[in-house]
Amino acid sequence: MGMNVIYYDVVMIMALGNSKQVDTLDELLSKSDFVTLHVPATSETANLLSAPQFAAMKDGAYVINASRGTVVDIAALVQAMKSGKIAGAALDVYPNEPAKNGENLFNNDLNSWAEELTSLRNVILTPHIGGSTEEAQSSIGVEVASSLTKYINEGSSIGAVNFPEVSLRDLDLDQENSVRVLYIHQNVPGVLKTVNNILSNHNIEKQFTDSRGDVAYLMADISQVDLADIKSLYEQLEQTPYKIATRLLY
Ligand SMILES: NC(=O)c1ccc[n+]([C@@H]2O[C@H](COP(=O)([O-])OP(=O)(O)OC[C@H]3O[C@@H](n4cnc5c(N)ncnc54)[C@H](O)[C@@H]3O)[C@@H](O)[C@H]2O)c1
Ligand SMILES: O=C(O)CC[C@@H](O)C(=O)O
Repeated sequence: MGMNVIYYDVVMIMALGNSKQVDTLDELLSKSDFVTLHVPATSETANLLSAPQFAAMKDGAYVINASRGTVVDIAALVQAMKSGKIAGAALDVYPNEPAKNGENLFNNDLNSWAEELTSLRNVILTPHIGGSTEEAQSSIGVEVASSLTKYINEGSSIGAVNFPEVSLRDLDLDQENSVRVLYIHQNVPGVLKTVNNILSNHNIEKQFTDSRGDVAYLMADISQVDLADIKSLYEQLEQTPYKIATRLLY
């Protein structure tokens, strides 16, 4: 399209083509004619673009958001478009989206600024269809299937949005007498002491634990485990008062 592409991310991302990463969001905003958003909905990205960011953008710049509805403060965007600071916007996602098809569901009861937004002449609004391309659906299918396979075969929960994200480097099932312990438990004090006491007759090669709200997830690779010990290990973990689910991979 003949554009120069710059991008900002909280982590260093390898550049594609001749695009360039910039150090700050402000730098990106001050240099861009079109600003597009590709971040998840988190507490850090809520209203990532709001009145101060629109003020920091070039006069007559455009905003495109097909990521998540909470990332743009749409009331502030409406004001920035009315003043002419922002020349136009294309939005695919909204803080509250209609739960079904039908007329007049996108109204002020759903989002207080809905009628003001839809009355503007310089917006393109689409109903959360950004992912409805063959390529995106294919990638989503591969990503979901790989995530589930990794969880089932290795215990890795990386990418989960409602569960602690835990992973350990590859499981070496060729190594004899090794077991991977996967233990989902209540997020309360004293669990690691109890679990490590159960594991302590073996060699703990590596271990990782994380929590999300009330739930925590521990992964540990232990070696020097006789096959005959596995049932007892499983039963001891299952009998702990904090247990939600236990799996042993071997
Ligand atoms: N409209 C749709 O139909 C549709 C379809 C697919 C995906 N999405 C959404 O689009 C968004 C992006 O998707 P993706 O596949 O590119 O995600 P991704 O996980 O590949 O990339 C997200 C990037 O955002 C970065 N990031 C996180 N917090 C940040 C912050 N505070 N500031 C700057 N960068 C930050 C991450 O480091 C990561 O590189 C997601 O929210 C996704 O759910 C929408
Ligand atoms: O459309 C889909 O199937 C995937 C969902 C995607 O649009 C998203 O918003 O994350």
